[in-house]
Amino acid sequence: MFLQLDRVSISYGQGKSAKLAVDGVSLGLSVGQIGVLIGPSGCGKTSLLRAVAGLEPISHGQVRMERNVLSDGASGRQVAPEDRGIGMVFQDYALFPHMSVADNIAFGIKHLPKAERTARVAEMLDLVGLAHNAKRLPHQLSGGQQQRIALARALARQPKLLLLDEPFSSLDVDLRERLAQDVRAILKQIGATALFVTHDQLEAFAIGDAIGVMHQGRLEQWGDAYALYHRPATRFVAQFIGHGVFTPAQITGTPPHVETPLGPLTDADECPLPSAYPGGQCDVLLRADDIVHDDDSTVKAQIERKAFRGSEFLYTLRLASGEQVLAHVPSHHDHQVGEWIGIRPQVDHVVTFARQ
Ligand SMILES: Nc1ncnc2c1ncn2[C@@H]1O[C@H](COP(=O)(O)OP(=O)(O)OP(=O)(O)O)[C@@H](O)[C@H]1O
Repeated sequence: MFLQLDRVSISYGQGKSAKLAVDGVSLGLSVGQIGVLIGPSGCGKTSLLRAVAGLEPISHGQVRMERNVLSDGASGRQVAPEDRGIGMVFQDYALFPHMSVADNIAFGIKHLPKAERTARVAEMLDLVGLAHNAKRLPHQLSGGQQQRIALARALARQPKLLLLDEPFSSLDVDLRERLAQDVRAILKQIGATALFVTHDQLEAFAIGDAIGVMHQGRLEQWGDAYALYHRPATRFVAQFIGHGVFTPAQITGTPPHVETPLGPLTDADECPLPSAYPGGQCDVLLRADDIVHDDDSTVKAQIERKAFRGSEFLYTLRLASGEQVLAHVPSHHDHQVGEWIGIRPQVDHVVTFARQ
């Protein structure tokens, strides 16, 4: 691994008032890989990013890059931030308002001979698609363009690793996902290794090769978007990523048969055996796209709420047995709140958890 975090913990404060903000996080990034840390406010993602940058000491574990130890909890040894070869991009861009776009990008490479510096700035302007804006001032550009300059400025120094802390959070939601895709393309073009922090899952999906879901200082899962969505490792990940509910289920027999309030689930091959849970009783995750609207189904549910999402509605439904489920339904099926509609489960990946 190019970057390796090995059981990293970070505490703030001393003695009795010490607070564990990051708790034993391990993860690895290979060269050219883009990792994303996602999680609710206060889960420790910024602390972890700052520790990689060398801005926060770690209390346990190690941060290594290219096998060099950058931070060591046991000895307290830390390589200084400026000696790590790491670049950072922040939420607020931190551009110099009185300097042109080109001068902002050149700022961190003043040590280079002039010709080389000019060539590097031109290369970076091309890379982020702002070559025709070189002489303008930052405030004359849009938020998305300013964030590209901040990216160009960080990349101009040719860091071994780029860290980005909520780089798009001050931008419009629509722009965020698009810019995330653009930034991914830019980073891939130059083979950069990067670690992002965000709380926006669409942004994380758009940019990350590997995504880590953090909760209360712990890394609950580290994997690609598909795995997080379809094979969440914990209840927290299942709830944090995508829309879904847990519903009680009974597993019986071999191969397993899974009975739910919506009837039996097919494709239960990967489901654990009944012995995995007391009496075979567990909770099963039902995603909104696991529930299909079907007028012919004998299972009926009443629409409690509906949210228009363009191509589809997200319906919140209540079964006669009292269970709540969510369903994505094509938006030409425009039913009214209070109406009963037929539904059936169509679950590709049966995800189960201990009953709560
Ligand atoms: N300098 C500090 N001193 C004391 N506690 C801190 C400090 N920085 C962060 N914390 C605490 O550590 C925990 C993790 O904070 P952190 O900023 O890493 O979380 P986060 O996931 O990045 O949150 P957000 O998305 O809101 O930025 C929080 O409880 C926070 O209050």
